[in-house]
Amino acid sequence: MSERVTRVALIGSGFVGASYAFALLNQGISTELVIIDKNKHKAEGDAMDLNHGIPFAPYMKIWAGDYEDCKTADLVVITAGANQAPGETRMDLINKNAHIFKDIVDDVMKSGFEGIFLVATNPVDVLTYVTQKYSGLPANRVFGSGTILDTARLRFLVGQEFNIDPRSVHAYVMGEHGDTELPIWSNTNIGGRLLSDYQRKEGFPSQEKLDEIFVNVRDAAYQIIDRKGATYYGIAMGLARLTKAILWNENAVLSVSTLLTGQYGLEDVYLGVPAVVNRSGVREVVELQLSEDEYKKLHHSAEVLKKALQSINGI
Ligand SMILES: NC(=O)C1=CN([C@@H]2O[C@H](COP(=O)(O)OP(=O)(O)OC[C@H]3O[C@@H](n4cnc5c(N)ncnc54)[C@H](O)[C@@H]3O)[C@@H](O)[C@H]2O)C=CC1
Ligand SMILES: CC(=O)C(=O)O
Repeated sequence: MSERVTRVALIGSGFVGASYAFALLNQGISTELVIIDKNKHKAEGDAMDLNHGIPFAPYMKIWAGDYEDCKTADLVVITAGANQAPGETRMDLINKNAHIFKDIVDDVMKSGFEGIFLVATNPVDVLTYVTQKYSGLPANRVFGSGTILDTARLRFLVGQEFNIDPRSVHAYVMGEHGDTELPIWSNTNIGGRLLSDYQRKEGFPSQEKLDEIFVNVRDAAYQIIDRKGATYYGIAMGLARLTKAILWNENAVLSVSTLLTGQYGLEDVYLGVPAVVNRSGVREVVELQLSEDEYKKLHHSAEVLKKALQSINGI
């Protein structure tokens, strides 16, 4: 890691935010972390608790702060807002969460912030779009966690099916982080061997098995929320991975929610696609060769997101 000071400002220290802070500390990704929450006591409690772990981790300066602390932040990560109740969709959160974003983004920008926004609050694709509009920052510097978590879930479940380490499974979920997302089976490879090659030569896995895997990816949040009320460790680690790609200027290809400007035949919509992430934010979108069916499903997902955006006034 470089010796320079890097500052992450976290806005929203709930289940997701606090888990992200814990992941950042354990992995030694940033030298500074300021925690901001409308519940200042919660932010202070988290900062104290995390600081007591510093003797066992790479050093990081951690404190509960205010929006002025965003002025010199390299990265602002937003995890503030309501989460889903059992049975609620991510889109159901649109009205609860869209209105708090105007104030949050305005307050960050008033500080003189010149860094990158990374959004995780749901519905993440819609709120990332809103963040870019409210901030007026170039689109490469405003992106969302998108389908990074769905992609991780897919890699994990495919890895289990093949009894292969998920890190050797190369696969993406694209589109909305939500009910219209889609798996890109056409490009999936396990250790370099295409999934379609396994199916052709070994008759494995069946399409039914792949469909079952995808349903478990798409519905994972519902399954976890039913069991414990919220999801947070997976996304926290995804956000930490993205933070590292940004602060360490990695040029890593990760699936994020970014503004499409013609790629995949889509414009003026934020949705999950593989993209090169580095110190400048999203360097470029990676355009995969999709099957006809995948292309159609991606366009359907984009339509749903555009309609959702139209339902928010004042953007
Ligand atoms: N993108 C993804 O893959 C995932 C996104 N999420 C989303 O993350 C968001 C947060 O979820 P949780 O942490 O479980 O919720 P939570 O309720 O535990 O935490 C939310 C935090 O935001 C704070 N907050 C609310 N309004 C605020 C404001 N105006 N300014 C500053 N802080 C404010 C609250 O005080 C609270 O500490 C939800 O929208 C959830 O759906 C959750 C999991 C995965
Ligand atoms: C809550 C959520 O968005 C997820 O776990 O995917």
